[in-house]
Amino acid sequence: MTSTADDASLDIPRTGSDGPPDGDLREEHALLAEEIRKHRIAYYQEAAPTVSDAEFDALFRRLEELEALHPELVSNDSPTQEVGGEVSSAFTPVDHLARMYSLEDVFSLEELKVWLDRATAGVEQRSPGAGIQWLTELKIDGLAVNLLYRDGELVRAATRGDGVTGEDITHNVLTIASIPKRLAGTDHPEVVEIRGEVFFPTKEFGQLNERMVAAGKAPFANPRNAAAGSLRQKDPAMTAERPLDMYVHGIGARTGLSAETQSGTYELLKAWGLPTSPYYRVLQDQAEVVAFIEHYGDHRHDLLHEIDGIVVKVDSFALQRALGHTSRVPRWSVAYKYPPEEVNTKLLDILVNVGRTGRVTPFGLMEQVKVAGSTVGMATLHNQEVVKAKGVMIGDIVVLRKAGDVIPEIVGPVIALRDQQDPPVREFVMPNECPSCGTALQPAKEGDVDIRCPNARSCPSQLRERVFHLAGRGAFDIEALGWEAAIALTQPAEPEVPPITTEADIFDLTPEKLADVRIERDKKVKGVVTGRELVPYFYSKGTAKKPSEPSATTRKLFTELEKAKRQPLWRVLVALSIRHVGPTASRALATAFGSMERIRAATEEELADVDGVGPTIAVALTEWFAEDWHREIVDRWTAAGVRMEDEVDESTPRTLEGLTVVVTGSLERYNRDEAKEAIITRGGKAAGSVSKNTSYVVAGENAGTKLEKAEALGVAVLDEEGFMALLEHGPAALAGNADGSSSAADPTGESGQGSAAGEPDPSEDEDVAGELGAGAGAGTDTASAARAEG
Ligand SMILES: NC(=O)c1ccc[n+]([C@@H]2O[C@H](COP(=O)([O-])OP(=O)(O)OC[C@H]3O[C@@H](n4cnc5c(N)ncnc54)[C@H](O)[C@@H]3O)[C@@H](O)[C@H]2O)c1
Ligand SMILES: [Zn+2]
Repeated sequence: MTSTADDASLDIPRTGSDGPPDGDLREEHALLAEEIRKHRIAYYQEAAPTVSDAEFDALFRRLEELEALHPELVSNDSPTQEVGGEVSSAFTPVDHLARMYSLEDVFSLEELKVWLDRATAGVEQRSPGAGIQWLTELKIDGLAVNLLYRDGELVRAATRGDGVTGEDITHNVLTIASIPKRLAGTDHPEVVEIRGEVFFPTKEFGQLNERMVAAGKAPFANPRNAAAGSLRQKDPAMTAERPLDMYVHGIGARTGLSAETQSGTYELLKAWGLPTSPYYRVLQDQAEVVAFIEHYGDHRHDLLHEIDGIVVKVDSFALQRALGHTSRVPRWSVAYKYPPEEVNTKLLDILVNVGRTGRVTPFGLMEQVKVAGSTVGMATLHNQEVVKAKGVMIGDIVVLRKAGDVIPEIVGPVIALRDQQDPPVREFVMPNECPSCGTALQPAKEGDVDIRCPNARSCPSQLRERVFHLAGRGAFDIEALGWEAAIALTQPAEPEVPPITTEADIFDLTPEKLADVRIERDKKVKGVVTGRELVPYFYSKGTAKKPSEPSATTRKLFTELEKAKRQPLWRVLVALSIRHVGPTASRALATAFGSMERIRAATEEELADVDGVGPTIAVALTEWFAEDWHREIVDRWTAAGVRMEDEVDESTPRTLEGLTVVVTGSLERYNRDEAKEAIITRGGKAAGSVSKNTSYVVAGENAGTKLEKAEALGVAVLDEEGFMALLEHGPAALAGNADGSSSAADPTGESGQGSAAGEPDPSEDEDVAGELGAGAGAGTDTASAARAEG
């Protein structure tokens, strides 16, 4: 960071000054200072900033730069000379005994190194040979408070304010459970000011905003604002309802305190019952400091609270005193800021997408911005309830968050800017009709949050998503069939009737059928977009000399389609886009039944009984096969040569033909999958739950309720020896002593493995990805069903 004017004592040569500032620079400086003051008021007083921290920081740096080049511009009331934080008239002003400071920021490891070297040189100059120990801490994204204890009694709490005068928030702070009203132990200083950061735990933040919106109030943009808003309530009862917490990170005025280091002080404060952070370290050199920064850069979101950086402090109080302060920041401490994860951008529109199973998902279309290393222009809003809960309107400036590799999220609107938007903001209304096919939308069943386009068969949007899905890595794995090709196959600009109107068509495609497919693309002349044009998609453009022919990708597409026909059964099942039926359930089905024909012929009960399938998926399967056009897909794929059964090893004797076997508890020689495999390859059925139709229950160590049920129903129970005999010779080998094995079972033990049986994977429901969708709801049903089964 560029140095402030006050830094002159650190002997930094100023470079680049180009003479006295001209009028333009003076004006830029004045406008910038004014703007920064305005943002500080919105941020500190109203807990409702209108620009992102990153934008604010950029303005602040620009001001510092101007002042570094033209020190004449620096006045006492410049924002660079003040701790930003006005005192609101809503609170009683109180003076801190010792001043509170802000922190100097650095935004890269290079800048940090410059700072560390400078501080080291500063120490060397004043205390030669002293050496520095670095105290590193998380920079908690909350708000600073100053706690005044007299003889161990909390007598006052205040916000930082402008560093000299803060706001009296004693009553509110008294509602925070982790802050002691009386310090533990004895021998407390007569007076001590303890500084810390009050924060809003990340986990509770989403729920708070939902409550705010439901109560017709503006949601907070982030946990930091939520902490500030909650703590600066006029009614302490309101504060008491918020789950605020605090960590201490400093000390102000004190009488008779023995510690000589900041870290030693933390230990003392901890012994007094004050909340100290578990994360601080005392480090010996710069490399360790950098490693600490990198570590928490990777674990930024595994913490109780948000952080926006790392604070590095000189641990020794003597050296801290030697380095001193500027009017705004200590010279013995610096804040390294991580790259911003939140930016503000305009929400241009809210559109809806119709997914693979017809689910209608609203998503925000935004002015593109760079955040956390990528350019973002769209973010899902999941469903209309989420749009409502977030309180966003079309045309709002919104806070967009992208944490690392996580998908971008619209956090909420910047309410303060709402009135200024042109055109005026408007509410999002969920369409009644499918934007792709015009069919009336409806919930799959009453009370569902999600609404769907029921026109599964010919809704172009759903077909496109299914075609894209069937080509995916987890299904047929047709690399040449990506997103654009899926559009070209199902919704080309020409011809009017697309090459594919149902996925049943896919294996009947021929290169000839793709010759006329054209899509619309930007027309570019010398790299400049001059309009739109129609271009062939699957064929080369062609000239009189060199006629149009299938492109290399198109030829690859047909090679891959041929290969796809030989994929194992489970992949074919995934490719069918049956709700809840993803790779896990598909593998279980393929193993249990071996062929599409047998899966199709199975009853709902038989399907549900398969370990790894369960009732929800069974219903989805039978409902799927009940549709004519679905069966037609299977039939036409079969006719086209898609392999619909897995090869069976004929060498294994089919000793278990007609038997249903349930394995429970853990066996020594087989894991769960191997046991199942052994049953199925011998012609038996491996079921997940015990019923009167069960032929045998194999009970291993810690068998639980399934064993009890078997005993209650009088089903024959085998131990591992018995199981092996059964596999080898069939039921004849066991005649007479089928139940002689309960010794292997521990009736008091809980079954360690039954619970996952039949739980649908919510990710199989196209676009659900872990939210309140129908898939997740169904998952809960099945989970409890599975528990009941033991
Ligand atoms: N968006 C806006 O409009 C707007 C306006 C003003 C300020 N801001 C943001 O506020 C910040 C600047 O404000 P600032 O002056 O509070 O400076 P700062 O947040 O950069 O650093 C100083 C503060 O860090 C806090 N802190 C957290 N953990 C700490 C620790 N372990 N040790 C010491 N201190 C710790 C203290 O409260 C201290 O006062 C910037 O992030 C800026 O982007 C934003
Ligand atoms: Zn539709």
